[in-house]
Amino acid sequence: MAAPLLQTQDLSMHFGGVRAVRHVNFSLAEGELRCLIGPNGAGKSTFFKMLTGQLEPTHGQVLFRGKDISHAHAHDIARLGIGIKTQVPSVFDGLSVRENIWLAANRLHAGDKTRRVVDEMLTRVGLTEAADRLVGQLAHGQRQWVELGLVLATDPELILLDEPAAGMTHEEVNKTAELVREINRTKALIVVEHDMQFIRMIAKQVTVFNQGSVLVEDTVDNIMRNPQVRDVYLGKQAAA
Ligand SMILES: Nc1ncnc2c1ncn2[C@@H]1O[C@H](COP(=O)(O)OP(=O)(O)OP(=O)(O)O)[C@@H](O)[C@H]1O
Repeated sequence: MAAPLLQTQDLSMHFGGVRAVRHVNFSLAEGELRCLIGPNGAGKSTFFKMLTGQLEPTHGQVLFRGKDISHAHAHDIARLGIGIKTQVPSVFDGLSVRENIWLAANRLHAGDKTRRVVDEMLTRVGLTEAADRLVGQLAHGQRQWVELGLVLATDPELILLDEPAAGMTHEEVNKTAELVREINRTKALIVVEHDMQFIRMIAKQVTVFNQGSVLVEDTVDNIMRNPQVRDVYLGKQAAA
């Protein structure tokens, strides 16, 4: 069997007495799309931050293509091929869509190649017609797609998306699901999301976090039916 693209072994993060992530063994295959779900405070964001070098694990390892990156710096991890779109905006409102994507692409490419990559990203995220608009004037969904364009422009092998559908209209959610599926033709992704309709549109395998640990991993249909998952998460969502 091929070696996994990403693996964590006994990965843990403690903040003082808070055990945010506990002994997580996780594995993602090349080209896989995995969704992570779980209640607030389950440790999903902390897990992401250890994969990108924003947090150094208290214990355990993160292996990317077999290389231990647990203690690597965030910029080195980005260079190795892990990109992230967080919930914190990283776009410049006073610049156009094209200029924002150009800044990201220019970190990796130069001259004509940068221009070609920018045009390709604009097409990929469906913003060619909005290319010259200021990002500050765009609708919420379009801003999120610019953020996706920024991540894609750095050409990562693995893309982490933290709640990409949050705050979107139904139509924007549909378009984002389509975009994520398209991105998954060439890239592996891990997607943290609370919107179960969105999960249904994109997911094959789902990992459920609860209290810092992996509760269960299964297909989306089995996860929706799983009484334990309903108990700790889905039931509470329905009641909210
Ligand atoms: N920097 C920090 N210092 C102390 N505690 C933290 C810190 N970051 C996270 N925590 C705690 O770790 C636990 C896991 O939080 P985390 O944000 O990873 O959960 P989450 O699953 O991403 O939640 P949400 O769905 O609300 O984003 C929580 O109890 C949180 O309060």
